[in-house]
Amino acid sequence: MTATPAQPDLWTAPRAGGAVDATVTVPGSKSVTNRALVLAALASEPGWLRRPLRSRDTLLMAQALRTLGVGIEEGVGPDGTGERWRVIPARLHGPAAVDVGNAGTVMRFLPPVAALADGDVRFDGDPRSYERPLHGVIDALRALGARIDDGGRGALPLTVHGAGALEGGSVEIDASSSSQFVSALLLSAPRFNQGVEVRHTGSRLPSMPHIRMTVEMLRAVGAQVDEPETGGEPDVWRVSPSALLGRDLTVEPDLSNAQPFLAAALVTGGRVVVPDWPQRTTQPGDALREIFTAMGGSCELTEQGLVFSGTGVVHGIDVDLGEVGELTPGIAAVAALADSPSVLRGVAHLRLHETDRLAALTKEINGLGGDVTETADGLEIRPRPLRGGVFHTYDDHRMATAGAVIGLAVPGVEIENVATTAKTLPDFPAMWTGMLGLETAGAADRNA
Ligand SMILES: O=C(O)C1=C[C@@H](OP(=O)(O)O)[C@@H](O)[C@H](O)C1
Ligand SMILES: C=C(OP(=O)(O)O)C(=O)O
Repeated sequence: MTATPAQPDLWTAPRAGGAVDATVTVPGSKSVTNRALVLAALASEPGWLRRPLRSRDTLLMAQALRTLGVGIEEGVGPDGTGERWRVIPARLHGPAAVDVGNAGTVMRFLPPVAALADGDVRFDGDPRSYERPLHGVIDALRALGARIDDGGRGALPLTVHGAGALEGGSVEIDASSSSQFVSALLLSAPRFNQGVEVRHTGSRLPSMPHIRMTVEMLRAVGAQVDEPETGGEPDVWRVSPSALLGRDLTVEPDLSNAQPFLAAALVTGGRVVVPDWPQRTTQPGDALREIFTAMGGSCELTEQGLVFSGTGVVHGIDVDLGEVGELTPGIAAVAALADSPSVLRGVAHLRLHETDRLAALTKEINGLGGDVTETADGLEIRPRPLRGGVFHTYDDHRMATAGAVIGLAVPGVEIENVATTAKTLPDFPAMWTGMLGLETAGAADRNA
């Protein structure tokens, strides 16, 4: 969290006129798109991505890979099959300048790729990116043979002096501040001379589903991965050196971005259908089926997609969100509207996300009259009647969507910088008003 902006750009969150009833088509997963781009760039033949997410984080990833020499052709598939990108791997080279924005996936997944490039690759990003942990990636790459100049900060900005190849081998890291350290090393490892053995030494490891996603996507392009969940040693991942296949991958909808829409069904006692919800997935957002059911909803995975219904009641929840930390802002928003208190645990590492999410949620919900306290590793939320006011977002897309959920039930909630949702969901305001059956302009009028 940083200082509150002086001249906020405000969007009046529309109130729900009644129970929502909508089908919401959610764009592709950020986490899948950015992994797929990296793996396709490292492959030995061209590949396709269908229905990739087009958002700030994924466009930054695509642009960075292009800067390193990779061809990425954006196009549209035949017969309404949606967008598809062709990725054409090439020799990776510097000199190059990579803008990571505030994308964890870009700032962590690309330094290992840069170590494989020939030449210097400079990484820089938004001011917040300087504060986000990167030491795990930097230290590990150095131990594996890379030369990195980070001015001794252990963080951005930095330059990777790519040597065209990386030795690889065994390395220990403490990934308790971000699972992306592990994912970053594994994704590029098939191209390291010796592959990699990553041993996590920290006391806890957040966001395990995202590491599973990395492992499954590596295997899908032909990599050999040994890992704890399929009989390997606890906290150890091994990737063998190998060529990677170019694949034709259809990106699943982003289930974490489905969250505000499911939350809308829950808090209004309505019904939202999300088409193409996968039957099986590594995305953490799949946990919403269980979490939002425990909070009072009900859901069914049908041929149409996920049908999620609110029942008119919203309950508090006591839950460890360590595996699914990115869902915390949206769950906190629902919890603030519930009929009983909630305890959200296991998410201390959210203090180093897009903003300090624990501080930001506490300040903004309390600013509307709520009663939230921060704990060592999460939040305690005691629902109280809320009032309207400005909901600051601190350049955090999930703060903006959390504020919109509260605004469904509380008149006069004004979201500052709703455009920050472009990080992963550029069309959010129009999707939101569309779900409510409102025109975009009408949404503002309705609450004027
Ligand atoms: O690998 C990924 O795609 C992600 C991993 C998680 O990061 P952390 O482990 O840093 O929380 C998650 O919060 C982030 O939104 C996406
Ligand atoms: C933590 C998140 O993003 P990032 O990939 O930047 O870490 C998020 O999307 O909630």
